[in-house]
Amino acid sequence: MSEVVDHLAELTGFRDRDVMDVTLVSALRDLLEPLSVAIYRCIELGEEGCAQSRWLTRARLVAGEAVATADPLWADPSRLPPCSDKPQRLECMKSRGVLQLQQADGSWLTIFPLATEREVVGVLEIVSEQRLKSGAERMVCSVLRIYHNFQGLLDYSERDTLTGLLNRKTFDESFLKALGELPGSAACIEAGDRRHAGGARYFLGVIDIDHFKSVNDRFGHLIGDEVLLLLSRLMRSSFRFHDLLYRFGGEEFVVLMRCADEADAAHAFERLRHNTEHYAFPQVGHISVSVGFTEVRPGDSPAAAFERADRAVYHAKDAGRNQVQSHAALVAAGAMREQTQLSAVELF
Ligand SMILES: Nc1nc2c(ncn2[C@@H]2O[C@H](COP(=O)(O)OP(=O)(O)OP(=O)(O)O)[C@@H](O)[C@H]2O)c(=O)[nH]1
Repeated sequence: MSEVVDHLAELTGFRDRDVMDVTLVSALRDLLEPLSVAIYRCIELGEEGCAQSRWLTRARLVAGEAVATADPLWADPSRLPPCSDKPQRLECMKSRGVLQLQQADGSWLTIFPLATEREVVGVLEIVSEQRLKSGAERMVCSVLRIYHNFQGLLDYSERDTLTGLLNRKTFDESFLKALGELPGSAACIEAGDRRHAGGARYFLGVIDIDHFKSVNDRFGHLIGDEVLLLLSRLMRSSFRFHDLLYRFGGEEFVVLMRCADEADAAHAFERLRHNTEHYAFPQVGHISVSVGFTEVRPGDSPAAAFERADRAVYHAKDAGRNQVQSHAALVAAGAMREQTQLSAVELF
């Protein structure tokens, strides 16, 4: 019993979800000594209307191995195994119940659904030599309830209540984490550039709904809120699952994305612009967004990068709205000057 409590104390001691998932599989490995224990998350690729789903391994521990493995968050999603390969996991998610079956090699597979406040997002899978006893199954369910409640608390403090996107509070931390992955950063040099062989590049985009005031004025704030909610869904389906999506408040949204180059980033923002323009919003009809984006540079601050992207949004508004503008392209074309002065916010 005290062993379980110790593991729970450890599990709820982290705010980082990656660490929490690794801690959860480590705890269950220690408590049950199974052949393997793993957390798989079902992710929708969702790009360009393609509704294919894949399994992302969040954490997996095999008997005899000291360290858990996981897919990197920016893994190429097309290389992940399709969800249809594991119908039992899908069945467990659908039924929201525990599934237990014996495999061809005689081992036992027990699958538990993993849910957030909003939806079932994946499964916890335990492979054991013997069938998991009902007491052990109940213990795992209880641990998962605590894990679920704790994730709910994290969501509450990190997410915007209307759209479920990340809120502004968490932006600086993620931005600085991304900064640490840029080639040449202190963290990168310390890690001997091993994790960053591909040369990570990050782009920050600011998305602003055009003439949103008139949506509120004509249809009221409730319909206005619905537009914000639907736009957040369009964002989820337009960007990759590992891109970080924020609502900064009001009708201003931010995306922090990892991708290969400026052209890829421009393509992703253009996809959102296009999807928004062609979406029929109930009652309101068609709206558009203006987008500005910039590359995150070594030594950047969140405020400086945001300001560059925001200036590109203003340019998009001035140039007629419903368009994507790159800060770098605007500077190169002489349409905008590189801001070298620190803003007042950064100075104080
Ligand atoms: N419904 C709703 N409206 C909001 C919310 N937050 C801010 N707004 C409204 O968003 C509108 C923003 O309008 P402006 O910044 O003037 O810009 P705009 O009308 O979108 O025009 P442009 O950006 O120049 O295209 C204001 O009417 C705000 O009241 C919210 O949470 N819900």
